[in-house]
Amino acid sequence: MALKSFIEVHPDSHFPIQNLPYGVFKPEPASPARPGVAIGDYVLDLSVVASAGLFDGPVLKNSCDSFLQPDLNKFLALGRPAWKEARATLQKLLSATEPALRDNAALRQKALVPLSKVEMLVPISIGDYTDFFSSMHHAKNCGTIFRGPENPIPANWFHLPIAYHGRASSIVISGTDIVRPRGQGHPAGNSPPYFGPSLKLDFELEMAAVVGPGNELGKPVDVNEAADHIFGLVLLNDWSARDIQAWEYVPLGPFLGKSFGTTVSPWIVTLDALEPFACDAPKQNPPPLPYLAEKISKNYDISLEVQIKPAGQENSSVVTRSNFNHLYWTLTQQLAHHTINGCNLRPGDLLGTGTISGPEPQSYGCLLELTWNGQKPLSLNGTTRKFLEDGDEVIFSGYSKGNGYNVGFGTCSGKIIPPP
Ligand SMILES: O=C(O)/C=C/C(=O)CC(=O)CC(=O)O
Ligand SMILES: [Ca+2]
Ligand SMILES: [Mg+2]
Repeated sequence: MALKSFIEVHPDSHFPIQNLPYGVFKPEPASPARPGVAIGDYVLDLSVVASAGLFDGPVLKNSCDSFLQPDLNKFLALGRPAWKEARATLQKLLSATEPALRDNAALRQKALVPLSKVEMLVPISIGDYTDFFSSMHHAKNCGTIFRGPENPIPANWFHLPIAYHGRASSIVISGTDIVRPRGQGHPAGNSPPYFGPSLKLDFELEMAAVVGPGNELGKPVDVNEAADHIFGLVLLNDWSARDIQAWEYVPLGPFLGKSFGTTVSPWIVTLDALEPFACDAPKQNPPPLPYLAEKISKNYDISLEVQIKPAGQENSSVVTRSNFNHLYWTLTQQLAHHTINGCNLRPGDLLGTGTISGPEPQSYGCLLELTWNGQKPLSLNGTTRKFLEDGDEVIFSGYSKGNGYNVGFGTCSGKIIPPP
């Protein structure tokens, strides 16, 4: 029989007992931040669960202060045995047949807070953020648009998961407004560069891996052990100013065209919760070098959707539908490649997958591709878009469909506002 919680969870909810994603929240504006898991329309306050002595398994009973923190980094550093134990403890505590919390009204009152009342925060302290480029469809489309159709995918792309170092300081939580960046662009031809608010502001539909235990400087992580270094996934919007990017990126890669803001969803869905949705990653040809060749090459079946809600409109319009399983390079290959030179990852580091575009035009992961650099405007419920306009709200959502339940990420949203 399917696992069931004593809390009523709507069948369309992203947060049944099978999920239990981790976040950090404030129950009241003035209260300290603390970790929680989402269950139905509630957050279970893990600082209350820990203080009540309910994390009583062999790993966590001596590390309970990891839930008395304003971020999840300490818990992430404990690694998979602690994560598995926490999941088992919480699934038991919330199950319909377990009285400890179900029948304790005072504890329930303290531990369960309606989601509608809480403020969610970026759940980890992010030391470093890296963004990969792992969708072949995205690489091909961007290459065609930026560099021409002759050789759209660079020769190195099939041999290594390409990435650039992103900016951790400007990562914000879903719901934060994004100020349209100003910068230099370059019109086609021989004209001089211009300066001003970006004329080609875009979203990028991505997910990101949250790093758990790190590795020592100089000691790479084996690709077949890389999954033990990944706690879970979030939705990520790598906002991109295409005019700034196209002019600045040669030869050192993205810089100011991307560093003005990156939005993450508040809930980290664990790899353990996603395991029932694991699927084979695409076959890689040419075969990767031995350090990237893995015994099990795994993706996840996660449906992804982007909606845009223009200012003043009642409704949002779906602009694309994609799936995590379109990625060519896996999360574990990305992580192993990141450390192969000895680079050390640390708990809470964020590894963006890169834009997740599928093969069909309706599954492209950014406006650059969807409108082909503004040449084919999208129609949105009576209006059109080449790139984002001020007042546009961009809303990502993602979930995996189980038998009678969803394992979902909620939403990841941000609204564009003009520069001051
Ligand atoms: O092809 C390029 O020059 C760059 C494309 C991107 O903007 C890619 C990027 O940020 C990585 C990704 O999201 O896949
Ligand atoms: Ca990106
Ligand atoms: Mg960005």
